[in-house]
Amino acid sequence: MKSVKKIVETTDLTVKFKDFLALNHINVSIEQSTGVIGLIGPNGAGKTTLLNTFIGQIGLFEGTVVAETAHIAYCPDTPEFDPYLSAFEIMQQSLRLAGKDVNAAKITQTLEQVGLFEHRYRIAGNFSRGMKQRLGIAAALVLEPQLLLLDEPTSALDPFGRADVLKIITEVSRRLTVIISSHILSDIQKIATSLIVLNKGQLIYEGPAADFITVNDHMATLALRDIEAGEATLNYLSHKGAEVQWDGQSQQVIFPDDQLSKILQLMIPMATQIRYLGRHEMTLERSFEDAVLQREGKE
Ligand SMILES: Nc1ncnc2c1ncn2[C@@H]1O[C@H](COP(=O)(O)OP(=O)(O)OP(=O)(O)O)[C@@H](O)[C@H]1O
Repeated sequence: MKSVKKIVETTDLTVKFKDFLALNHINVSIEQSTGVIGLIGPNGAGKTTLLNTFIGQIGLFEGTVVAETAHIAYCPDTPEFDPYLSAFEIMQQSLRLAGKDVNAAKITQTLEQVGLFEHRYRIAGNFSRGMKQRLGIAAALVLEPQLLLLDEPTSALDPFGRADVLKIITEVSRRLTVIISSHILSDIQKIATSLIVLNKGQLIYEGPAADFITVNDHMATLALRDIEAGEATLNYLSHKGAEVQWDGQSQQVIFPDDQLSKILQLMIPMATQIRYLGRHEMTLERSFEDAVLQREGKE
């Protein structure tokens, strides 16, 4: 069997700032692969600290981090550049600082990937936040890493800038592993294939995103335009213990999802009256709250 190369492996990784335990016995393993790993947790959970240990920027109190640092590139949350250098010069500088050959074709190609080709000779001091974020990603990408670490890449951006950056990350992740730390859970839910979940310095989950985001309340909602339209359905559901709400615009019924096929049958003749019919999906936000509450209940 072909063995998978690990780029980072932590064993009982513990970081303290004076008496404050920022990371508490963390065991995670990142393999050379493709896809997006979402590193999530509330403010102060230890996300930035964990990323910094991967690149040897923080002293450990206990445990070990084994990392192929030559294959890891990092982009901070608000990348800062010399404001008088052009985007092209910043890319040259990134390669030089990493001791790599300055290859103009590679620079141009990377700037093209992040949508900055047209702006390559403009000075970065005049760039918008979104452009600076894309330039930061490009300056890391040009180093051809196997693992790209992006700390809060979307938190300072407006919805358009965020959408641009998420698209770039998704493209890039077809060729390498990208770890993106964020507390914007809806962004992570859109692009992450795996998750590392931290809370108060503790690891509460590491694994596939799909296994963390689960459907677990087993309920569904039917929203109708008109009460009378769904009378038979509502009568049927009221005998099944459904909860009926009226918000002034539509009749909304929340019912156990094992009744979905029966409701579909009953509603076929009045299909045009349906505003919404569907099973409750869990969001990453809900799953995260549940996981944290469960953990805190145990403590
Ligand atoms: N150099 C430091 N000295 C003292 N405390 C620190 C230092 N760096 C981080 N901390 C503390 O460690 C905890 C974890 O910080 P970290 O920045 O890793 O959290 P985070 O999950 O990235 O949070 P955020 O989402 O707010 O960026 C925080 O309580 C922070 O105040």
